[in-house]
Amino acid sequence: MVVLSTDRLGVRFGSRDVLRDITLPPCDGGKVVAIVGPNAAGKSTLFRRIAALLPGPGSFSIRNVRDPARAIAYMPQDQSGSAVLTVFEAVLLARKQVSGWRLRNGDLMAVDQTLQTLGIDHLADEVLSELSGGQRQLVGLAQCLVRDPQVLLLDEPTSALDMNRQLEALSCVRGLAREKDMLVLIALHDLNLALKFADEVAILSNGTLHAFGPAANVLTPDNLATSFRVRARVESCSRGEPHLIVDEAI
Ligand SMILES: Nc1ncnc2c1ncn2[C@@H]1O[C@H](COP(=O)(O)OP(=O)(O)OP(=O)(O)O)[C@@H](O)[C@H]1O
Repeated sequence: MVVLSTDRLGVRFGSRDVLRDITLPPCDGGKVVAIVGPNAAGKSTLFRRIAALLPGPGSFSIRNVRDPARAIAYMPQDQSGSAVLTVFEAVLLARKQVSGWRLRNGDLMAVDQTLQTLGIDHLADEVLSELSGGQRQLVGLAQCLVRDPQVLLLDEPTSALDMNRQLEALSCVRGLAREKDMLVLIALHDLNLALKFADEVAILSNGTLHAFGPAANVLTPDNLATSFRVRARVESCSRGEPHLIVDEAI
């Protein structure tokens, strides 16, 4: 099973340490880890560091990798793009970028299946530039999933989705994580989605790791006050599920 470890990971822009000493406990395949934190806490920077798009101090390792070229898939926050490609072509291109340029039947089937899994197969022949923001976001997710990665880095993948599609997309990602032993790191601003879908939660604050652990242990009133500057509480709803209620900004 894939295992991601980080050791005092950091990123420096100019003279500024934007990310410092991020040492996460080893994260195993099959799990969903939510990375949460206020604006500018360093969530996207952490993802770009793990995706090897940024240099910096510290190190990370991924154990039990099948194929280094396709071990990690990273979905950035910004899904804007002006490529004149259909949805099918864009997802196929994403797959071919990591699996060699010779087209195989399995590639076409994988694209079809990914679009179906995310409920966007009806968009296959649409041109990317004519999609809505939410549709574009689902295509971005499809471009990651079709690569069959062992570690999936999703930077706010549901921010443009309606409530139904948020739940559908996150259920799908969690199901694939379990089925394929894939590790998913997912930046989320909606902490109720983190409570619902994440096995563990990491709170980043000012570029450092403020807390890590099961959601119930980490999303405490104290941590939420210190990191997010809100007065909030987790209550059990009428279905017995934990629900975060934010009372006020402080
Ligand atoms: N290329 C860059 N050059 C200089 N500073 C940068 C660069 N990219 C990001 N930063 C800074 O790094 C800090 C962390 O940014 P980052 O995008 O990682 O935050 P975030 O937690 O993802 O925020 P948000 O929730 O708003 O998306 C910010 O202060 C930002 O200004």
